[in-house]
Amino acid sequence: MKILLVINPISGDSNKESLISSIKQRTSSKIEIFRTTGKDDIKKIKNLITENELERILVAGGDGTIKLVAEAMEDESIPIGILPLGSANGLASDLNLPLEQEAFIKVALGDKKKQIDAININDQLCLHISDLGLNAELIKEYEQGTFRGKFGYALQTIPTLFNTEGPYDFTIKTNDKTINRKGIMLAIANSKQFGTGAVVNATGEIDDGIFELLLFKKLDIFEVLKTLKKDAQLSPEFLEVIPTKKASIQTLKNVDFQIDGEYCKALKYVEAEILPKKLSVFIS
Ligand SMILES: Nc1ncnc2c1ncn2[C@@H]1O[C@H](COP(=O)(O)OP(=O)(O)OP(=O)(O)O)[C@@H](O)[C@H]1O
Repeated sequence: MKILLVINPISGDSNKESLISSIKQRTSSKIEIFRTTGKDDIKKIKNLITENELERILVAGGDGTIKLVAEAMEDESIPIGILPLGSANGLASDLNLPLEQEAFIKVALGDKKKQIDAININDQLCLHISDLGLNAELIKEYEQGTFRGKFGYALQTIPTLFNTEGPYDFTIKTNDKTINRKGIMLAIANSKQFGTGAVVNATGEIDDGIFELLLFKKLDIFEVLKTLKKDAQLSPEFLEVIPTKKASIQTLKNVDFQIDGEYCKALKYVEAEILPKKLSVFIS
């Protein structure tokens, strides 16, 4: 049995080559290394999964890289060891994984695993959190900007807040009802927090078979600051939480949209459905 190590060379700000020797020192298993190129990565990872008998896949990158691997796996369930080396590492924060290199390598090569849900959103896989509106606008600007990492992300915040196209009109259908709401952003959350660490869904669990729709009604700096705390109790005037297994969302005009920190093109209609226990990941 081999280990597949998938490295995203551009994620975050870090050089990941020193990882390889650290991992080799900690395991006697043979390691197959794949460096992503940004082109046909899913197909190439899929081939490596088919050609090799794998005990686990280690992923060095951010949420987007974990997603490439999850998509390449289809119905197989090879456990994933997360080496959180993206700019935000939302999934790793949600799983309380350590962010220090030796510590996260130890967890990724360990035995303790957890099965986590994912969400199918317009036939794309969401592992962590997706949204329509303000945060997606921010990610779009960041991806077009020249600065990477958290610094680049922070730099984009101020112009985006001033130029936002919101508020937006959302028609939200869940199993039992249809509601109309106005808001600056609507998140579809499998996790408790955004990649930046903002806790917006404190009672949400990543393995409970449901996801939460989070409707942010207005920009309120006091409430935003509260999200820095793990047990943040947010005001219902700021945030409405709708737990569900399935939903559709219709908007009046095109709204920017992102999944797991990756900008997708603006749209007016989204369908989301929980995929219970979709992935197996190593935890501490
Ligand atoms: N060699 C590469 N060159 C350009 N893009 C790449 C390369 N490898 C992977 N990618 C792209 O990187 C994205 C995934 O990045 P990921 O979310 O893991 O990191 P990140 O945290 O967003 O890091 P950063 O913000 O620095 O990009 C995917 O869109 C993938 O197609």
